Amino acid sequence: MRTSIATVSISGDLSEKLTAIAAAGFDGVEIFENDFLTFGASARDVRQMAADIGLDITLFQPFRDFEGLPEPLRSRAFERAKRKFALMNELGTDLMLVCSNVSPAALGGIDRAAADFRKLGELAAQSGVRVGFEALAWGRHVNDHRDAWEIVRRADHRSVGIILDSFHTLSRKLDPGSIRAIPGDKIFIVQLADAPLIDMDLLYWSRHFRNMPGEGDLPVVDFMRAVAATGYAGPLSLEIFNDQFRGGSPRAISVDGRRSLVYLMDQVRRLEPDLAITVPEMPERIEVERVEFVEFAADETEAAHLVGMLTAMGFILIGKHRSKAVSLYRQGRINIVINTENDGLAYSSYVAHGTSAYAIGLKVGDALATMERATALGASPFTQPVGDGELQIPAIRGVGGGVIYLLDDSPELGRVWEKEFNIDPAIAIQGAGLTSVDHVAQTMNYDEMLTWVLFYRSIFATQKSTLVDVPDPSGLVRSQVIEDRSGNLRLTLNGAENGRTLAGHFVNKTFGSSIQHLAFATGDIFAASKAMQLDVLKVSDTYYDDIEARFGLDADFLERLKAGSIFYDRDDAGGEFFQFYSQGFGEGFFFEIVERRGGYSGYGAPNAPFRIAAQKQALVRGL
Ligand SMILES: O=C(O)c1ccc(O)c(O)c1
Ligand SMILES: [Mg+2]
Repeated sequence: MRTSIATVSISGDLSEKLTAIAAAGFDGVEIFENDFLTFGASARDVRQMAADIGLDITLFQPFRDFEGLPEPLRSRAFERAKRKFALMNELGTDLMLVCSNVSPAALGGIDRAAADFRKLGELAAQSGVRVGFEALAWGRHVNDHRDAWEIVRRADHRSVGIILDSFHTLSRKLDPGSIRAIPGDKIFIVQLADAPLIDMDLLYWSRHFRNMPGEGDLPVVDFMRAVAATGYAGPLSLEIFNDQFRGGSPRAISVDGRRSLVYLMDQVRRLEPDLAITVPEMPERIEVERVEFVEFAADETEAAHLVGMLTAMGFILIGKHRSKAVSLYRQGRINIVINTENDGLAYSSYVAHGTSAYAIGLKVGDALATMERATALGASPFTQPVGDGELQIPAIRGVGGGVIYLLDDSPELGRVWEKEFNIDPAIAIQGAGLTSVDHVAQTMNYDEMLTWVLFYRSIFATQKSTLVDVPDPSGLVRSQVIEDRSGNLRLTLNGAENGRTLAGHFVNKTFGSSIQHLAFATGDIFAASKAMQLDVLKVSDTYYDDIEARFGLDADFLERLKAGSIFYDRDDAGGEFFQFYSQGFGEGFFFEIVERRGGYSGYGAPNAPFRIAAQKQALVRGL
């Protein structure tokens, strides 16, 4: 698999872009003409810059408004092309992208366009270069790859081929299966992009909302299966016009890009086992059995506060680490680890972010296989020195520099608690009926959300749901659920766009992204509420009036909800959801207790604005 990315996909000047692209492991780069022109260096210098860091220039683009023009525009277009071919010779690339004409002057007609391309092929051949024709989804006469292919076929010139771009095909819901009819050697390059499903003008959607394959909603896998079936063996090139990416970190976006291509081709290889697809072998996406633990880094004082909250929720200290200042609290299948070491990642995480849930432990079928998949997808392994009798638990870096530990039932990892902790077998946990971690909510800057969507989706067998807008009094927060089919792993990613929202405040004050809340499941919310001594978030009477009106609740039931400050939601199938919250801790961390009944699979989104408003009021009052 040879990979490439268009310079337009990331931010920086041309030199910064090339450096980031090479560092992320791409083999090549598409030079967007504008990036070249505005950089100001000569074509020869750019050629040298790319060569010095091992990048091929796979494509020069775009050449606009060419086919089907009347004279004198037609002759002008050929003159323009000749100039660009000379430039390409200097740049050291042999392929130019010609995108379909959008000019009102264009005349249309397949044979007219084919004749233009045959002549362009002649000129290209004289300069030792090739041209590829791409149908823009909004092209005036040519806006479908099948028409572009017919033109290329009729042009019948070895220097003229087609360029396929997943966005143009999939945004118009064209059947990607039609690509299978194109001979692979006539496909000169393949451009890949995904996008969120938004109903809007095609050009605007394309220029601002594209994202990496796997980050959006388009069937890019089907598209790529069809391309692979043609025998196409050229580079897979990302071309992502995205406002956030243009302003983001070129390195981080490039790394996401590489990951997206590896993940894409891993999926294609599994679906098309007979095709020769060179992507690293790796285990399938990993099924998670449960969130086995969550680990907090804290100092002694804040740990005491945290322990107070845990105790109020019915957690019990069941063991101390054999050699470290680390305690284990448990209830049901929930393990909470509190780390007050003055050393290691927990400590540096505490110093950088304050008290935070910096690590989670996931129970999987095979921790080493998970490591293999994660690292094949470019995740960073995490290790730190371990003491005598301690286990080196396989781990990768996650959101905000936090850690995801991986546990399984292997002889060592399966006994991690007993091995590392002095656990008092006599302790009986009565608890308040909490059974497991329902979900983990991670808060981040909005710009980071796609990175983590791709990270989780590519490594673990999870799906993303549609993005939900959650209104905070100070701005919108975008919430994205990542979950597996069985509900064993549920993550909510919350993206803050400004520092005044509750989520934004948390990100700013804790210096980066991390877990902002943990939700624990119970089978009986009313019993849990009674059994706990937790200081809960108070809910306003207007909320209860509203849900009474919405759902027609009986007075008795409503009183019980009120008594526990419990939020309520119901889905169309009659599934029910109950949730209540702790008061905030530190800069806005909190716990949530939930009960799901009758297959309710949401997260109480209609309640979120009420919850946020109450939390903000509590924050202002200094509670
Ligand atoms: O938006 C455009 O104009 C444009 C240009 C070149 C491309 O390859 C493309 O897919 C879109
Ligand atoms: Mg394109």
